[in-house]
Amino acid sequence: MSAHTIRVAVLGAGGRMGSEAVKAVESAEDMELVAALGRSDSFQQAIDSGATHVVDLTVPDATVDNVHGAVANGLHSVVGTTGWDASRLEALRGLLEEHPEAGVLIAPNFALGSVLASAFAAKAAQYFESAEIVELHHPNKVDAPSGTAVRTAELMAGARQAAGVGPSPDATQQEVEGARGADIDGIRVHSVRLRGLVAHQEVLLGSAGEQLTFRHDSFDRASFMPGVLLGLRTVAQRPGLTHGLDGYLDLGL
Ligand SMILES: NC(=O)C1=CN([C@@H]2O[C@H](COP(=O)(O)OP(=O)(O)OC[C@H]3O[C@@H](n4cnc5c(N)ncnc54)[C@H](O)[C@@H]3O)[C@@H](O)[C@H]2O)C=CC1
Ligand SMILES: O=C(O)C1=N[C@H](C(=O)O)C[C@H](O)C1
Repeated sequence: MSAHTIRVAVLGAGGRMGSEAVKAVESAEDMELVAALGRSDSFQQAIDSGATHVVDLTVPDATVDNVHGAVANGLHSVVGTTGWDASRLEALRGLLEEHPEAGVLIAPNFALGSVLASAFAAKAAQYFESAEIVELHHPNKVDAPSGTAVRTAELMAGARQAAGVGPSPDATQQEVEGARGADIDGIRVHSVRLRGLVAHQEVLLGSAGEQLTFRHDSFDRASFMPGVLLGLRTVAQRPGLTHGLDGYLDLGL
């Protein structure tokens, strides 16, 4: 083990993503898995293990305490767990001001193709009259809409607002509750839960006579692991909060 070895504690290690992350870290020559922790373990075990980095792949109810614990103890955090809304991000930024050496990556999606699709969709959204999102996931997912869809909608809405684009046209007057999906900053987001799926998203952009669709499919959780490892290798050089793996990529958009 060299002095530069990244010592990693995986939180949520027994879960679908956590168990993949354990394998990925164990296979990485520049990393050492020092703790693989689950729901019945305490965060103190991550600190006691000598970890320099934590990967949080738990549940929305647990992730805030975990990341605050990591920051307060000078550990860097790579976070894939959903639930990081504006107020949670704000509180985290406040804590990071007291611990300026700590780096945190909150990544709604670690799959490179998904990050690219969301970035392209945000860029394109200002040029179309209508914009909606359909996200499709495995039926064991506990949150809806997906964190990726929420983040994509926020990016698209921000770009449309900056360009002065009005709301998507919609004549609906009568609606069975939920039929038009969730409203995220004015973008309608529709959530499908279907056995056999892993993680999929379509951004639909429409104007008179044409449609542009950005679709990304994760068929296997292996698709997320290069992003997890990139996060672990980069986060210590990026103190403070980075929201989205695109912050570590040179997309030039
Ligand atoms: N950013 C990304 O690319 C991806 C993010 N996710 C997100 O990651 C999270 C986990 O997803 P899955 O692995 O599918 O869920 P999962 O339910 O399979 O795993 C979550 C694990 O966390 C454990 N856990 C709960 N509280 C804990 C605590 N306080 N400390 C340690 N472990 C705790 C649970 O026992 C469970 O084993 C979800 O929020 C999901 O949306 C999932 C896939 C990709
Ligand atoms: O729970 C999942 O599976 C996924 N969660 C993340 C999300 O909510 O966006 C990332 C990916 O979609 C898989």
